[in-house]
Amino acid sequence: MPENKVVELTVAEGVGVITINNPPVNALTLDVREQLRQVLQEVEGSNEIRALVITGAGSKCFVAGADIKDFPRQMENGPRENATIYKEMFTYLEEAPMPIIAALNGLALGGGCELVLACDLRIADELVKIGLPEVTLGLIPGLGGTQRLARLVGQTKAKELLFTGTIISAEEALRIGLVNQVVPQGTALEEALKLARKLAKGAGVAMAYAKHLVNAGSELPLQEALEMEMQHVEKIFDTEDLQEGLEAFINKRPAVFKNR
Ligand SMILES: C/C=C/C(=O)SCCNC(=O)CCNC(=O)[C@H](O)C(C)(C)COP(=O)(O)OP(=O)(O)OC[C@H]1O[C@@H](n2cnc3c(N)ncnc32)[C@H](O)[C@@H]1OP(=O)(O)O
Repeated sequence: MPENKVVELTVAEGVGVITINNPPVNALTLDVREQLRQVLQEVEGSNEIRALVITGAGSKCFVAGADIKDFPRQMENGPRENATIYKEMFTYLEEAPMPIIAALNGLALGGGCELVLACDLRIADELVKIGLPEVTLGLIPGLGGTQRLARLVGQTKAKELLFTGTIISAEEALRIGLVNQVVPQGTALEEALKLARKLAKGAGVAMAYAKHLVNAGSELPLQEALEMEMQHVEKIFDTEDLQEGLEAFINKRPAVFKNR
């Protein structure tokens, strides 16, 4: 058990919850990076977790970005080593066969925003602000922000946000498609948990396939992506879940999906 526990994983009802708790702003320090890597390995090794929620402790910040004061330590071997570790974690989030929801309890800035961009869904408290202010420090996002933001909201809006470093409101983030939902202040985690519990009882194989197809297909020519979709349709016809789903509908009862 690390003496300075800044990242916690709890699991209940098939839902894993990762909480980043590094006051005062949940900045990404070396401890946060290492403990986040550890808990994601636990998630990967778990047979119990069917949906994952990531949130920040407190009501001020989800994650206020990399720990600017800790840069020398984090970057002692250059920015590539630090970024590679985060790239592995964010790639895991994008490839994990389960829905991953960011519950935005507060400011998501810089690396915090980049963590959010690697999740599948984003639910924000109404007072949340989110953005990539790196340019105001003379930096650029180094954890995938230039690429994932442009893919999510389009190049024009992404360039505007990257050039200006503007921190946008939750409502604006909703308007541009950066978040799925804006909820009353202080309820983002509760709403994310409600959704995660529902998804954890859902057809996990179908959701995993849909996630993979959207992520992988977005980088393929359309016809190749359609073929990849059809291959997954053929695979899903061999699953017990599909049989269960059809029988449950016919017999007018809730389906009980076993993720196989
Ligand atoms: C590859 C990734 C790159 C990046 O992520 S670059 C970093 C991107 N993030 C930022 O640029 C955010 C910088 N921080 C801020 O803009 C503000 O802060 C906040 C909006 C987060 C909060 O503002 P307010 O409420 O006025 O509080 P406060 O006095 O500015 O901060 C409280 C304490 O928190 C420290 N702090 C804030 N952000 C960071 C950070 N990103 N890294 C390290 N420390 C941070 C401050 O210094 C201060 O500390 P003390 O009380 O000792 O003066």
